[in-house]
Amino acid sequence: MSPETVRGTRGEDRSNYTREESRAIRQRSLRLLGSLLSPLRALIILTAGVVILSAVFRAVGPTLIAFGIDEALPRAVEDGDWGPTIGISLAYLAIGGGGAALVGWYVVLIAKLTQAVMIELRTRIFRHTQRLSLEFHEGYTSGRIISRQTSDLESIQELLSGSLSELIDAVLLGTFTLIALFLIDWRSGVLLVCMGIPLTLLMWWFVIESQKGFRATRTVSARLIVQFVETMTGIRAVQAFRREKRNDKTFAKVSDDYRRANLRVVNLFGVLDPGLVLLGNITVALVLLWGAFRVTDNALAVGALLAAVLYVRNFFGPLEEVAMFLNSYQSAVAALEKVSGVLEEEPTVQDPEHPVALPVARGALRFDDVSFRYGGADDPRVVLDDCNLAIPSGQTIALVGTTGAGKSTLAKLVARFYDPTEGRLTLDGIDLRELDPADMRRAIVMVTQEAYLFSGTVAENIALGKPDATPEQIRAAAIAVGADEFISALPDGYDTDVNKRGGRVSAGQRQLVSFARAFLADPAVLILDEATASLDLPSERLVQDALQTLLADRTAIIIAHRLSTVAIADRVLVMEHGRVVEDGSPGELIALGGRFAGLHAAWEDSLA
Ligand SMILES: Nc1ncnc2c1ncn2[C@@H]1O[C@H](COP(=O)(O)OP(=O)(O)OP(=O)(O)O)[C@@H](O)[C@H]1O
Repeated sequence: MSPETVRGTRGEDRSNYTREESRAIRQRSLRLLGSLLSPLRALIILTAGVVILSAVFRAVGPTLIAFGIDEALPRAVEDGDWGPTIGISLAYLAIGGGGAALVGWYVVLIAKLTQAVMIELRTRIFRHTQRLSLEFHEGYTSGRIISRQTSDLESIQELLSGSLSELIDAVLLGTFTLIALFLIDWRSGVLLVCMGIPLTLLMWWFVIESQKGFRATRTVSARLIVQFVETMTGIRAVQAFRREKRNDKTFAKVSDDYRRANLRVVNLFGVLDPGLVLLGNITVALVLLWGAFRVTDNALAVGALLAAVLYVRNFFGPLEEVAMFLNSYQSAVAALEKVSGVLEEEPTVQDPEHPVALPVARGALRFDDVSFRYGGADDPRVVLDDCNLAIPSGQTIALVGTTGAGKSTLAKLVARFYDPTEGRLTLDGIDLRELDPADMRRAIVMVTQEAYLFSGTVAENIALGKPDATPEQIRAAAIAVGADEFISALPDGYDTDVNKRGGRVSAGQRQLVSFARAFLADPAVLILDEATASLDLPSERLVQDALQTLLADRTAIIIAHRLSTVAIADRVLVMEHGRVVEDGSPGELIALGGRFAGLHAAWEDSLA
C-alpha cells in the first residue's frame, strides 16, 4: 500500500519523491482517473471509434489524388473518358465531407466527455473538502483549496478537452499517413523516418525545457493566488495596518516573476515553431527532389509524387500539438496528483460505525481523563491535560483564562470538531464518538465569535438553525433574543439580503442574528465563543439580555471575554496551560481570592 509519507496532502510541497512514494502518488492519481472514467465507458468507446474513423478519412485524400492523376486523368486526356476523373472527384468530396462531419462529431463527443468528468471531479472536491474535519482546514490554507478548485481543475480540463484529442488525432493521422506513404512510395517513407531523428531531438529538447518553464509558471501562479487570497481575506487588517504599499510591492514582484516565467515558455515556442516548419520544408524539398529524379527515370508516377508531398506536409502539420500535449499532460498530471491527495484525506473526526441515537438530549456533559494534542499522540504539546469535569444539564459555565490556555480547544472538543487524544467526552452518558451525528448536531450547537452570515436573506440566516421553520417561528426567535426591532427596520425586513447595500448589519446585530439562529435550533447544549470586539454600552446590554434568554433551560459553555457575562454564569472554570485551575460559582471564586478574584478586582477597577 501507499507510503504514509505522501498520504493525502502530506508531502505536497516537496519536489522530490522516492520511487515508492512516486508510485503511490501515481497509483492514487490513476485510481481517481479510473473511477472518473469507468462510468463513461460507452461514451469513450464511441468517441474513440469516431476519432479513428475521422483520421482514416483524412488520410485517404492524397491517395485518391494520386489515383486521379495517374490513372483517371490519362483516360480523360487520351480517350476523352471523364467518368473515372469525375468519380474520383466525387469520392474525394464524399471523403472530405465525411471527414469534416466526423471531426464535428468527435469535437462534440470529447466536450461531453470532458464536461462529464469535470462536473464529477468538481463536485467530489467540493463535497469532500466540505466534509473534512476542522483539523484539515486549520492546516491547509483556503488559498490552496482555491488552487485545487480553479487552476488544477483547469489544467485537467485543458488536457481532456483540447490536448488529449489533438494528440490522439495527431498520432492516428501521423500513423495512417506514414502507412499510406509507405504504400504509395516507400522511399519517401524511409526519408521521412530519417528526418524523424532531428525531429525527435527538437521535440525532446522542447519537452525538457518547457517542463521546467511550465513548472515555474505553475509555482508562481499558485503564489499569485495565495498572495491575492491572503490580502483579500485579511483586507481589514491590511487597511488597518496600512500594509497596502508593502502588499503592492510583494504582488508586483510575484506578478513580474509570473511575466518572466511566461516569457521563458513563449521563447521556447519561438524555437519550436520555426524549427518544425523548417524541418517540414526540408523534408518536402528532399522528397520532391528525389521524387522528381525518379519521375524523370519513369520510376515514379507524378500523382504518386504529389501524394507523397501531401502526406509529408500532413505529417508535420499536427506535430506542434503533440509538443503542446506533452506539456498539458505534465501540468494535468501534477494537478491530478494534488487533487487526488486532497480526495485521499479522510475526516479525522469519523462518523460512528454503530451510531447510538439520542432523540431527546438532556445536556449533561462529562469529561473523563480527557487530554488533547493537536498533532495527535506524538505531538509533545499538550493543549488539554487530563481534564475531568461533570457539567450537569442546564448549567451555565463561563470559561475564563489567559490567552492560549485552551478554552477554545475545550469548546471545540465539546462540539466534536476534534476528538480527545486520550479519555472520553460524553453527552448524557454516551461517548460523543458513538453518538448519532445528526442527533449530536441537533443537541450541541456552537456559536462562534465571527457570527458568520451566509449570502441570502436575514430570515434564511436565522432558519439555518431549523431549516423547516415557519416565518412565524423565525420571527418569534428574533423577538426572543431582541433582534426583531432592528431586522424590521431593514429595507426589506426579514427578506433583506445580507450582502446587499442596506442589508449590511453591524457586528452586534450579526451576533443577535446568530443568537436567533441558535435559539431556533434549540439545542440542549450551547457553546458560545463570545465576541471580543467591544460593543457600545446599549448594544452590549442588548446582547447581554439576549444571552439570558438564549441560555435559559439549556447547558451552556461560554468562552467569556467580558466579566459582565461571567456574572450570569452558574459556574466559572478558570483555565491555565490546559488545566482547570479554579472551579466554582463566581461568588465562591471571588471569596477564594485566587486568579478569578484578581481578574474580577481588575475589572471592577476599570469600571471605577
Ligand atoms: N489548530 C491548531 N493547531 C495547533 N495548535 C493549536 C491550534 N489551535 C490552537 N492551538 C494551540 O493550542 C493552545 C490553546 O489554544 P486555544 O485556542 O484553545 O486557547 P484559548 O484559551 O482559546 O485562547 P484565546 O483566548 O486566545 O482564544 C495554544 O497554545 C495554541 O497555540
